[in-house]
Amino acid sequence: MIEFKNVSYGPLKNISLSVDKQEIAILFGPSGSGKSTLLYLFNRLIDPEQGEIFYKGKPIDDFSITGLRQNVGLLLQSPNLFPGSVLDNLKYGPSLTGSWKEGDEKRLLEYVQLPQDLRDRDVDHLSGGQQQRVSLARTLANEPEVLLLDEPTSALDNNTAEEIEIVLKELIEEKGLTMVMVTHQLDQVRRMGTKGMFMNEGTIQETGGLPGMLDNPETLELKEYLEG
Ligand SMILES: Nc1ncnc2c1ncn2[C@@H]1O[C@H](COP(=O)(O)OP(=O)(O)OP(=O)(O)O)[C@@H](O)[C@H]1O
Repeated sequence: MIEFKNVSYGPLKNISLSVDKQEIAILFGPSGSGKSTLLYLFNRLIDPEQGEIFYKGKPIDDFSITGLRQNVGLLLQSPNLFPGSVLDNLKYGPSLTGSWKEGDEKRLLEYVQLPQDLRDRDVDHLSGGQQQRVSLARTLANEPEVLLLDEPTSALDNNTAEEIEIVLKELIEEKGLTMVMVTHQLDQVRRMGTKGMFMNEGTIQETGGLPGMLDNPETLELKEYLEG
């Protein structure tokens, strides 16, 4: 689905990786190792200084930025909703492309397991967990094939974080989504991931199936990181 070939950018050195359809690929590793920078290359928030990125077999810059970002949605750590109601936020993106249909919000609220009566609520009057669900629903409103998640639950308490994880996993099954997620919470790497990419000093130090690579790390760096 997505392939990087010898990509370098800023702190990132010679990154090669692949993410298959319906995989949950997790980028984890120490602070400053380049996880977020790597994530932002997936939907062209930044472009490589060297190397190439392919999306569905084509060079990523063959796609228009708008088209690419509809297909490859991004969810950040903080909800970044704009002032207005839940409905205003959900319909904004699809309205720009004329694809919004009245009633679409019902399905979106269901996907993220929010009650329908929140539809007209001002987003400022929602809890942090509810706001993050609205953000996710807004990203899903564009019908993406890939979701990029930058520490999507780190601002939430443990119970809410696990509820959002369940919503995300169900979306993979229901909609066949592919996900690339940055997190530094090892319990979340274990619960969520199918493929792990351990980052260290701007490189992918080790890649492997999850949870296997956490139980049998191959490199000293990953061993030391896991021992904390
Ligand atoms: N274009 C650039 N040129 C040089 N350095 C950069 C550039 N872009 C980012 N950096 C630096 O690279 C480092 C890696 O940043 P990044 O945010 O990707 O790490 P991270 O692993 O996501 O960290 P954290 O877990 O703390 O969020 C940071 O020190 C950042 O300031």
